[in-house]
Amino acid sequence: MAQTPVKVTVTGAAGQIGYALLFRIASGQLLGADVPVKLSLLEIPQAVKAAEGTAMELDDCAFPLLSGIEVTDDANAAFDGTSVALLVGARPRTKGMERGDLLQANGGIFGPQGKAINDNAADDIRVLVVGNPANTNALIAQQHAPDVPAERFTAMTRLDHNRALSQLAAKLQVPVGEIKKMTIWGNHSATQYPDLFHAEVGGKIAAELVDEAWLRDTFIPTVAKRGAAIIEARGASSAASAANAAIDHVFDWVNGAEWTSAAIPSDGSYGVPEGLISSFPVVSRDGKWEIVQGLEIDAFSRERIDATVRELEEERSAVRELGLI
Ligand SMILES: NC(=O)c1ccc[n+]([C@@H]2O[C@H](COP(=O)([O-])OP(=O)(O)OC[C@H]3O[C@@H](n4cnc5c(N)ncnc54)[C@H](O)[C@@H]3O)[C@@H](O)[C@H]2O)c1
Ligand SMILES: O=C(O)C[C@H](O)C(=O)O
Repeated sequence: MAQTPVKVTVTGAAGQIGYALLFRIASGQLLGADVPVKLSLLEIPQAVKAAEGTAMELDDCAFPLLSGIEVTDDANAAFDGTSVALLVGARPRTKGMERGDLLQANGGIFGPQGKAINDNAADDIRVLVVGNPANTNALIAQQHAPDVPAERFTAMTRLDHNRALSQLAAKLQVPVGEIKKMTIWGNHSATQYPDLFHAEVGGKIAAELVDEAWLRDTFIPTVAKRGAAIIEARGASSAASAANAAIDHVFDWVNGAEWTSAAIPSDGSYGVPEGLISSFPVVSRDGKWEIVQGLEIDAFSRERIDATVRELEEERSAVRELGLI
């Protein structure tokens, strides 16, 4: 018997990430090449027409796995029965802004969407927040969804992870696939900490294969500030690479994965206060993210993990003050 289609909701469907994401979902890259999907596109009223245009194009691809598309500006309808929610819809930053500057502008979107997920989504709902500031927006959505298990709310640091892989591969002149155990810690922001002390290349610790000055003064800032560099170069924030990372995150979450990075609710591991949605080294087992345990954290890494976690705590305090949680 044919499998029942899985409903996937994408917010901000008429935006640039949406345009890079939807066709890949419909082609089977999000959940697997044998899993039929039903797409729900949520937009603000002014952008519904544009989203309908994207839906027409999706139709025109005649994807065998795409069993239906709905376009709506009603969050309750968009999340009704959904199993995967990709919360992309939010304003991107422009030149000169930090992602934290978007807290007030975008924070207001995620409470109501969290509530709509709580009230309407399927029991197996998984949420990935892409819209910035992603970690804290995920926290806001989660806090409005008390009936959904907290660990189903995650935020995207897979783009940072992929950027770190690519920068290191170029430095060492090795294929990306030879690098294992890369980790992004903390916030999807300029304070994030891409960690080479646990990453391995050909069985050797990556930090020992590069000089410390490159690691400290080139690698870490290049990865952490790559979003701003893309905005500077394109005049718009990253879209195709962000969509690609969202696909990687959800595919791995559903289908299992070895060591990667994802922002998930902290259980207190590595001194990250419980409940903050922070990036960790994770594996995916039986449809759940698990934090890799037992890593030695030296003083260099400790200082950087503490700094990015401090920023997450400050963002949480700021959204509390704004009454968003
Ligand atoms: N986490 C990451 O790694 C990462 C990477 C790239 C971009 N981003 C973020 O993703 C977000 C989207 O980026 P983009 O380039 O697609 O922006 P965009 O401006 O092209 O598209 C955003 C879309 O969201 C829609 N939208 C706004 N409010 C909405 C709401 N309440 N409900 C539904 N839709 C809504 C807008 O109408 C628009 O179509 C931005 O916040 C950006 O900073 C995150
Ligand atoms: O940097 C941004 O504002 C967009 C996105 O978060 C990115 O990392 O490319």
